[in-house]
Amino acid sequence: MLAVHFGAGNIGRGFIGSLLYQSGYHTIFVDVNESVIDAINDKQQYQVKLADETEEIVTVRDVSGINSLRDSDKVIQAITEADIVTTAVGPNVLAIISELVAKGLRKRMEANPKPLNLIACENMVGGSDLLKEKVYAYFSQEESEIADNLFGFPNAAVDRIVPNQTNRDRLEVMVEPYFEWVVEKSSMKGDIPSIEGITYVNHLLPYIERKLFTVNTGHAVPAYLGQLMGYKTINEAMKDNSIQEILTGVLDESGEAIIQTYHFDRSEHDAYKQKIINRFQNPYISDDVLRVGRGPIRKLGPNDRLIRPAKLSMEITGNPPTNLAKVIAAALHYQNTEDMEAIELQDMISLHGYERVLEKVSNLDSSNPLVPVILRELDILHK
Ligand SMILES: NC(=O)c1ccc[n+]([C@@H]2O[C@H](COP(=O)([O-])OP(=O)(O)OC[C@H]3O[C@@H](n4cnc5c(N)ncnc54)[C@H](O)[C@@H]3O)[C@@H](O)[C@H]2O)c1
Ligand SMILES: O=P(O)(O)OC[C@@H](O)[C@@H](O)[C@H](O)[C@H](O)CO
Repeated sequence: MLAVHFGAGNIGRGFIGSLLYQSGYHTIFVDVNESVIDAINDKQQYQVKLADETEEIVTVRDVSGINSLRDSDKVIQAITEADIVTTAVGPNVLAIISELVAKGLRKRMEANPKPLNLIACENMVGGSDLLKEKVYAYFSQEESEIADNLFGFPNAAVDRIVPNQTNRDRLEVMVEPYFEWVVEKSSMKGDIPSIEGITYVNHLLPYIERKLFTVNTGHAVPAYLGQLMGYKTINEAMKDNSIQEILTGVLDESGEAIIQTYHFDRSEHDAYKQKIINRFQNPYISDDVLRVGRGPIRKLGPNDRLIRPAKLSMEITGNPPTNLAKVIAAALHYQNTEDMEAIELQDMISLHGYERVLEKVSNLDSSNPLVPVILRELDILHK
C-alpha cells in the first residue's frame, strides 16, 4: 500500500509517518525542504523516540521522499498510484500545495480512476474541506463532477505534542507517548483504510473543537503568558503558579462551552483537561514557547483556539470570559522576529491600534462585549 504524505516535519515524521508504517504502508514524504528529503532517501528509515521514562524507539522504515520544488512530476505520479494522501504542512500551506494535488488527481482520473481519500491533518476546523476547495479551484466543471465521485476529503483531528527537534540525527523525532487521530468517516470514498490508531467518527466537529479548544487553547496559555513572563519553554512556564491558575480558568471557560455545545460528559471532560495539563508538564519534552505561539494571526482568527471558545463561552454564560481575555491580550503581545505573522501583527498594532486589529484579525467589532475586557487586560499588561 502506498501513502503520499505532504510535510515531512514534526507531525509528519513523528506521528502520521509512524502510524502509516505500522499499518503496512510505504510512505512517500513530499516536502520543499531539500535536506530532509535527501536524508529520507539516503537512510530510508528514521527513529521515533517516546518522550517518557521508557524512551522506547520505533524505527520507521519503508519511506522515501520527493522534493516537490524539484520533482513535481514525481509527486503527480505518486498521487496517481496512492492508496491514501495525507498532509501536515500547516493550515496556510494547504493553498500552496493544492495546485500540485489537483494535477495529481487530474492524472489519476485518466490513468487510475479509483477512489482516493485525502486527509488534511492540520490544527484547524475543516482542514480537508479547505484543501478540497483549493484543489477544486483548479478543476473544470466536468473534472469536479468526476472528482465528486472518486475523491473523499474527510476532515480530521490530530493530537500529539511533537516539539521542534534538536537531535543530531536529522530525521529522528522525539514525541510524547499520547496520540489521537480522529477522521470523519461519512465523507470518505471507497474502502475505509485500516490504519492503526485512527478513530473513525461520523461527525468530526465535536472532536476537532474539543481538541482545538482544550489542547490548543490550553497550550496558548503557557506559550503567550510564558513569553510575556520571560520563560523559554512550556515546561518552565507550567511551573509558574499564576500561569497554572489562568490555565485552569481558561480550561474551565472553554470546557463549559464545549460541554454545553456538544453534550460531552462532564466528568470525562474533567479527566481530559487534567490529562492535558499533565501532558504540558511532561518533563521529558522541551517545547519552545515560540513554537507553540507561532502564527499569532492565525491563532487570533475568528474560528481558532482563542476567539471562538471565548464567543461560545459568552453565548452560554452571558459574560465575557476573563481568563481567555488574558490569553488573547498576551497573544497580541507575542514577539518573534523569525515569525512573519508575529512581525505583521506587531506592525498592524503599531499602525492601527488594538481595536482595529481585533476587528480585522479576529472579526470582533468594538460593540462586542469581549473587546473592552481584552482592552482592560492589555491596560493591565502595559502597567
Ligand atoms: N507539532 C505538533 O505538536 C502538532 C500536533 C498536532 C497537529 N500539528 C499540526 O500539524 C501541522 C504541521 O505541524 P508541524 O509541527 O509538523 O510543523 P513543521 O514545521 O515541523 O512541519 C511542516 C512541514 O511542512 C513542510 N512544508 C512547508 N511548505 C511545504 C510545501 N509547499 N509543500 C510540502 N511541504 C511543505 C515544511 O518544510 C515542514 O517540513 C500543522 O498544521 C500543525 O498545527 C502539529
Ligand atoms: O501547531 P499549532 O501552531 O496550531 O499549535 C501549536 C501547538 O499548540 C500544537 O502544535 C500542539 O502541540 C498540538 O496540537 C498537540 O496536538
